[in-house]
Amino acid sequence: MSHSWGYAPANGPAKWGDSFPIANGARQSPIDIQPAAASYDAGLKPLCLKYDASTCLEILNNGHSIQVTFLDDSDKSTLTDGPISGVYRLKQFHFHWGGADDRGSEHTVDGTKYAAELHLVHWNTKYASFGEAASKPDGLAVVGVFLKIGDANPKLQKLLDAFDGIKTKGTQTSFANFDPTTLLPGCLDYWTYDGSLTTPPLLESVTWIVCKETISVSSDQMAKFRSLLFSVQGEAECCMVDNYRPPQPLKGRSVRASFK
Ligand SMILES: COc1ccc(/C(C)=C/C(=O)O)cc1
Ligand SMILES: [Zn+2]
Repeated sequence: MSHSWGYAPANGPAKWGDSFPIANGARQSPIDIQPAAASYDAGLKPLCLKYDASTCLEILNNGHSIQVTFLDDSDKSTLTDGPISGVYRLKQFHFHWGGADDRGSEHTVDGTKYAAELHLVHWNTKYASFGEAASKPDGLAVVGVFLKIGDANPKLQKLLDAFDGIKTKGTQTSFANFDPTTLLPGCLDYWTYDGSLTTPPLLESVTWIVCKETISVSSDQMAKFRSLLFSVQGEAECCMVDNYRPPQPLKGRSVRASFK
């Protein structure tokens, strides 16, 4: 790929394999989750998510999504239990969404696409850093939450209000004292499987933990996501929409459920 990756026909998911051959690997993400084919595993523990709002640093437009980044030099904001062992630290969260309410999520459920999907990215503290962990098969754990069109979600409002300051690629603003626990559904039942990053470098280092329960988002709130831009200030404006990779082949992997 002569130019950097993105989501347009010329540089989007169908082209990523040109520069990142792992795109056709054995454990790529996202996938279509088929609940009837998932196996209930009584050995799966409940998720333990403990976040400290004081670790929240900033919100940025990285040209692919909006990302909220956390201070990860201590175990103040962690994921433990669930399908993983050890302690994973929260590094960042970001979203994927569509150009219309009928699409936008990366994972699908029996083919159903949701309007958006939240990804909370954590790294295994058995490794020295996020960067090192990202290259290890047990290095990352990402919690996925579907955003389903419905009533406006007040818990999203502080995020949405920050978007005016990060409209274009490469902009960021301070974003303090935000607790991502407020974005989680009430029930933390989940599906889990071994997968990958869903953007280049597509590293096969992710234990995926996808929540069964959705959170709500209104059409008006989705319009705010769609007001963001892929483009840099001063460039021709390109709306940040459809920044999702479609489901990838399961290639024999099993999906486990933490619930009956
Ligand atoms: C080492 O560079 C990285 C680049 C991106 C990512 C993530 C977290 C991608 C994704 O969200 O799919 C991780 C590492
Ligand atoms: Zn993501």
